[in-house]
Amino acid sequence: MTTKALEQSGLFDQPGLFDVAADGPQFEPLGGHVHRTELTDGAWVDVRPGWLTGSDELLHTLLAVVPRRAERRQMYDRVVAVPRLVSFYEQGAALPDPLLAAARAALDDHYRDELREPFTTAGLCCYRDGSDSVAWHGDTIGRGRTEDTMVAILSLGADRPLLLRPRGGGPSMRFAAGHGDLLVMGGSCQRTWEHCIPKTLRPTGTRVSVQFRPCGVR
Ligand SMILES: O=C(O)CCC(=O)C(=O)O
Ligand SMILES: [Fe+2]
Repeated sequence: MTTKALEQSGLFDQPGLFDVAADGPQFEPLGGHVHRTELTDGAWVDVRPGWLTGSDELLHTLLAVVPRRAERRQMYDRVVAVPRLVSFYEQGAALPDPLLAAARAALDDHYRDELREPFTTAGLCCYRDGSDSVAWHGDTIGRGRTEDTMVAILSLGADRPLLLRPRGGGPSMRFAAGHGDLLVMGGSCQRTWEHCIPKTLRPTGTRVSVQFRPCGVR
């Protein structure tokens, strides 16, 4: 979609976003700036607010260049329609913006010793407004079903909370996923906890989530 078409579609309509840095987009350091929350059963969540600054342009690029399709996804024993738009970049596929390669390199650098393998794939999800969402799930289509792993998420655009709850029930925890923020789910999180992006009735602009995962995790 061209920028003009985006403006006309309303997807470009992001009041409140003004993170256009004079010296261009920049990843702020991770070391010493990532806050870890230990969950139960060896699961954890890392949060680095404001990881990418000057990220308006990346949001617009992704909205413009990423081919998008409506998602159908295996949820437990059923394949269901998920109200959001997605695209997926397999290992080795060219990413739609060099900043995503830079993000992945920074994540590899920071998590190398703990993860012991690189982040290889990138998933993009576009939540057009508050009625787009993803229901409670773990990323258990691949190795996350049986192994500890990591899923790193760079959020762009509208603030939407990511909720986490223990698999099998329990109170949920709310994590902010705002423009330029990094959130990483790690350890056993995909198989012992579930996460979701709930719908909201609040007027909400478009959010794009970029998820980096190791090979075979989905
Ligand atoms: O939108 C997000 O940040 C979460 C996406 C997600 O959980 C998934 O695609 O598996
Ligand atoms: Fe997920």
